[in-house]
Amino acid sequence: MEAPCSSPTAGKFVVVGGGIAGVTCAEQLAINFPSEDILLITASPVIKAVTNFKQVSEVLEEFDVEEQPSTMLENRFPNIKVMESGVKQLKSKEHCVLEDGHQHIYKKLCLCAGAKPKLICEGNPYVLGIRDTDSAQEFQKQLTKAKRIMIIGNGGIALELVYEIEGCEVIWVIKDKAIGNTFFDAGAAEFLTSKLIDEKPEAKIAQKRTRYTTEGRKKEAQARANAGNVGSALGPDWHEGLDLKGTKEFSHKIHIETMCEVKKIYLQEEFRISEKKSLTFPRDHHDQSVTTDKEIWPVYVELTNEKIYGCDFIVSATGVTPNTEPFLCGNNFDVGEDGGLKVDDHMHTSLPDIYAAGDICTAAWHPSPVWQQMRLWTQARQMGWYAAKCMAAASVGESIDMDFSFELFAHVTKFFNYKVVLLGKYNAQGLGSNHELLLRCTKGQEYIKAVLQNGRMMGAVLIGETDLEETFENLILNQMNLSAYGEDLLDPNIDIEDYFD
Ligand SMILES: Cc1cc2nc3c(=O)[nH]c(=O)nc-3n(C[C@H](O)[C@H](O)[C@H](O)COP(=O)(O)OP(=O)(O)OC[C@H]3O[C@@H](n4cnc5c(N)ncnc54)[C@H](O)[C@@H]3O)c2cc1C
Ligand SMILES: NC(=O)C1=CN([C@@H]2O[C@H](COP(=O)(O)OP(=O)(O)OC[C@H]3O[C@@H](n4cnc5c(N)ncnc54)[C@H](O)[C@@H]3O)[C@@H](O)[C@H]2O)C=CC1
Repeated sequence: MEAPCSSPTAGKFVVVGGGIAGVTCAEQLAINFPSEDILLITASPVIKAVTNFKQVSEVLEEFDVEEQPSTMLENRFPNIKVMESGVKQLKSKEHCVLEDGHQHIYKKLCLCAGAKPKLICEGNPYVLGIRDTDSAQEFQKQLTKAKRIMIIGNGGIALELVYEIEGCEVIWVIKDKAIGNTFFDAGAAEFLTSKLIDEKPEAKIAQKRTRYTTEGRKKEAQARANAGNVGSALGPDWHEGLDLKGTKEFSHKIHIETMCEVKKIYLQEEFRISEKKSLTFPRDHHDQSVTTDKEIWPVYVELTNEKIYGCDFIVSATGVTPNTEPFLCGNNFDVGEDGGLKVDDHMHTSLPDIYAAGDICTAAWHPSPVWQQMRLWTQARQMGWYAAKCMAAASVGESIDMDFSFELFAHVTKFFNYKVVLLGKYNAQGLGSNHELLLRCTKGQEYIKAVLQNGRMMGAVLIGETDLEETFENLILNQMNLSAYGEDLLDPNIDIEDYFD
C-alpha cells in the first residue's frame, strides 16, 4: 500500500518533465530562488538543454538544442536535483506527486510531460510514430530494409520526412488538397512541391536555424528509459544525424494521394484471404520501376478513395496528444478539446498551485489577435520560462504581466531546404473571408505572402532568404494602416525597410 502524502507545508518547487519546457522552467526557478532546492522529475535518461540562444528580432528566436545527461544540468545549477523516474500519480489535494515508491510534496508544481504521437492505429507493429530518439532510431532501422513506406499526415513530421527520405518509394497520404496544411496554403505548397520532383538532392544551404544535437549525450545517459516511459520530443534538425535511406539508390520517389484517409490496414495474410488487389507504385514513363507488380508486402493499406497499396511499414505523422494520463486520475483538471491541461494567462491550471507548460498544456486565455498555440520547440521554451516567472511571483504574493513572446506568433524553421518564417495569422486562421493576401513568388527562390485585414498586416509566410522578417514583424506588431501602399508592399524594387523608417 502507498504511503499517504504528508502535509504540504515543507514542499518545494517540483517540475515534471525533462524536455525543453521542464528544463527551462527548472532553470529559471533555480535562478530566481538560488537558496531553494528545485526538484526535476523526468522519465527520460537525458534532459534537453537550450544552448546558443539568440534573440533574432523582438519575437523571433534561434537556439540549438542539446540532449545532455542530467548531471550537466545539476552541475550548472547546484540547487536543481534531477530524478530519473516517471510520475505515476498526482494527489493535488495533498500537494503530492508519486513516482516509483517515493512521494514528493510540492508547494508549487509545473507539469511539463510533453505529448505523444496520436497514431492512426494503436498496437499495430507496422504503424510507427516518431517522437523521441528511440522512436526515430527504430524508424531508421526499419527504413534500411524498406522498399516502400507509406506516410500518413500532412504536418511538420511528414513534410520533413518526404524530403529527407531517399532510396525508398514513399506513398504520402494526406486529407487535404495540398501538402503541408498545418504550415502552408495551396500557393506555398505548390512552390515547395517542385522541390520534391528534383531527382538530385542539392547541397544543403548553410542556413542557421534551431539545431538539434546529441553531442553532449554521454554513453551512460543513453541507457534506455524504462519500458513504458516516454522520452523528450525530438526537435529541429532531428533527422540530420540519421541516415534516412531505404534499400535503393535514388533520391525522391514520392506519390501523393490527396483528400483521403486510411480506411483499413491489412496484415499480409489477412490481405491474401481478402482477395483484394493492390496497386503498383504510380510512375511516369521514364521512371525505372523499383518494385514489381508481384511484390508481397508485410502490410496493405486501403484508403478512403478505395485505392490499396502494400508497403513495408506505415509512419503515422498525425499530430500529438498531451501526456496527461498520470495526472488526471482523482484530479479535476479542466482539459481542452485537444486533451491538454488548460492553463490561464499565468500558465496556471485549474487546480491550486499546479502550473503546466509546453506540449502538455492548452492555452485557454484570451490570446493576442496574432498569436496562436502550436506545439513547437519555441513555445515550449517560452512557456517553461514564463511559467517559472509566474510561479516565482505567486509564491511571494505578486503577479506579473504576460510575457511579450505571446504577443505575436513567430516560428522559424526549414522545410525542403528553404528557410521558412511564419508570423501571426500566417494562414489567415480565424480571419474569415474578410482579409486579403499579397503574394510574391519567384520559382525556386522565394515565396512571400502577407495577410492583411482592414489594411493592417495580420500575418505572413516568408519562404527563402527574403530578409523581410523583421520589417513584417514590426508591421504586424504596430498594426500600422498599410492601405495606401497597396501592392508596393511586396514590390522587389522598393526597399521596404526605408519605406517605413
Ligand atoms: C520529430 C519531431 C520534430 C520536431 N521538429 C520541430 C521543429 O523543427 N521546430 C519546433 O519548434 N518544434 C519541433 N517539434 C516539436 C517540439 O519538439 C516540441 O513541441 C517540444 O519539444 C515540446 O517540449 P516539451 O518540453 O513540452 O515536451 P517533451 O520534449 O515531450 O518533454 C516531455 C518530458 O516529460 C517527460 N515525461 C513524460 N511523462 C512523464 C512522467 N509521467 N513523469 C516524468 N516525466 C515524464 C519525458 O520523458 C520528457 O522528458 C518536433 C517534434 C517532433 C516529434
Ligand atoms: N519544423 C517544424 O516546425 C516541425 C514541427 N513539428 C511539430 O511536432 C509535432 C508533431 O508533428 P506532426 O505529427 O507532423 O503533427 P502536426 O500537428 O504538424 O500535423 C498533423 C497532421 O496529421 C493530419 N492528420 C491528423 N489526423 C489524421 C488522420 N487520422 N489521417 C490522416 N491525417 C491526419 C493533420 O491534418 C495534420 O496535417 C507538431 O506539434 C509539429 O508542429 C514536427 C516536425 C517539424
